[in-house]
Amino acid sequence: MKILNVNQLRECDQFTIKNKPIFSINLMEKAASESCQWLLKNANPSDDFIIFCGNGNNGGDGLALARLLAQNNRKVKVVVNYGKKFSKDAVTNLQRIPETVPIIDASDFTRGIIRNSTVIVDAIFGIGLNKNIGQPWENVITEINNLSNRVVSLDLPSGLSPDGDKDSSIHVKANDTLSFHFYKKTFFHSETGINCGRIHVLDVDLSATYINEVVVSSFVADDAEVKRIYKARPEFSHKGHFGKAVVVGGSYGKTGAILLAGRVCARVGAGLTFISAPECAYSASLMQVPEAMFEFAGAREIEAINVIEDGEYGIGPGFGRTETARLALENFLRGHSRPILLDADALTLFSSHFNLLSWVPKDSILTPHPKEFDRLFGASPNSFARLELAKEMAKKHQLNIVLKDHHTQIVLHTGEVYYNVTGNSGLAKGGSGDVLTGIITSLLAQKYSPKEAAIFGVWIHGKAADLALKGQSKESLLASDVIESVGKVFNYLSK
Ligand SMILES: NC(=O)C1=CN([C@@H]2O[C@H](COP(=O)(O)OP(=O)(O)OC[C@H]3O[C@@H](n4cnc5c(N)ncnc54)[C@H](O)[C@@H]3O)[C@@H](O)[C@H]2O)[C@H](O)CC1
Ligand SMILES: [K+]
Repeated sequence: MKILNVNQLRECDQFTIKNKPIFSINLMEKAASESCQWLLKNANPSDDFIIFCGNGNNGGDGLALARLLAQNNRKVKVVVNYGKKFSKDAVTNLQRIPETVPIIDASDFTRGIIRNSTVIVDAIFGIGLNKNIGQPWENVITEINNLSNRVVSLDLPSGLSPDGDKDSSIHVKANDTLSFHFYKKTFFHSETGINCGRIHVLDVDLSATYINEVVVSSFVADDAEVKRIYKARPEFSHKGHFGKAVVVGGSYGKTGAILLAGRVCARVGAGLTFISAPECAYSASLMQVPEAMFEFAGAREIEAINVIEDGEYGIGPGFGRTETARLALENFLRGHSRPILLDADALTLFSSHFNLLSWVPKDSILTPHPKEFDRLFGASPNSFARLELAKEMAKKHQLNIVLKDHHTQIVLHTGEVYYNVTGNSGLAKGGSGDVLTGIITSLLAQKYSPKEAAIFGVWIHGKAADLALKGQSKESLLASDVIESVGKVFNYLSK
């Protein structure tokens, strides 16, 4: 799904109004009616509502919502700012408020009017916020954030900007955000996403023509995207159709990492899986991944990486950071021209020997977590800046960078970014990255392009972790549980 920036979001509204055509007041009604349906379904039957309405169209949505909730016999109050002019559609909806709905001026608001059962609806600012929030809303937002009531924001939490670049210093902290028609970039970055709660995208019937034609560089890797990538396994096939995956790593004391990568590689469907590791990993490999072939790469550390003809390589889990390991990596890179995946220790080796990067085949995939990325390319003040730097580096070095995060960003050398939406905090543990390496390597072996392998691989990893939670908790989830759930992921896809 495309992610539009703030200017495109506005343009999409205007295009819809002009070309569908639809009156802007009716578009607002649609947004309010979808929000009303959501609240009726998701709030408790005994809950009452207080809706904080700004003076722009986000406030207009809130005022229309108040009328619709009242028509559904729900108790509702609204808070507005009479000290400022309302937008045209907000005025219309203010006039349509039934007499049974109390209207309170924001400067008279006190928290005393809020009961435990009150759901707070935030319709103060939407995508139109263009400076720091002034009074009376700053005081109101501080009060809202101090209450323990459920807070539902319309379109986005007031005070945040869709692109994450013009946030007010004060903003609402929501439990749920009802976003109109699109995801917004700000939902996916840790600094701002933490204030958005659960995201629900409501269909408000914006122009399909505009959406099809608008050119964007950011996307959500949603189910539809992934189903386009997934190639069902044909029945008339043999192991030669599904390629050779080679995972390389596992020095003494870190053999588990490469065994996890090898095990998942086989589970994801590579025709043949090779574990290229030092001898110290041999017997564990035989016991734990009997399906894989073992390639001796040294005694206690990686000394040389054997070339497997037509093999697709994932290098890094437990690779080690010694000079011997570095030389082995450099020698391999000098002789290899197809895209590979590099992770963990292999990436750390690059930070001290940046010139190694020039040997990495074009279109390869790097999978750093934020610290590895910072070590490699320099520190950034926040995740928005880190993403910009990743885009620059991906383009400069013609590589794809998988920035691992709660919403991992797949940054392609073409300038496109895909945000992943599967996964949970159970993955925030040692071993998770090794599993991701194995998954992506297996997909490369099965002739998914590096772009497809990175997007699909990150999605599979998160989805397997989500499905594994049925029998585990986020605390107890192990990387091995993620591997065992891979089967459920493919069953989900082929349904
Ligand atoms: N996307 C859709 O399909 C629909 C969206 N709608 C809603 O409209 C808002 C955007 O409305 P807009 O009037 O442009 O902006 P806001 O409501 O966010 O309010 C901004 C409003 O206030 C002024 N302003 C901006 N910053 C400040 C500030 N810091 N202090 C005071 N005043 C400020 C600004 O000039 C505007 O007038 C969108 O998010 C949706 O909720 C429609 O309902 C149609 C469907
Ligand atoms: K809002």
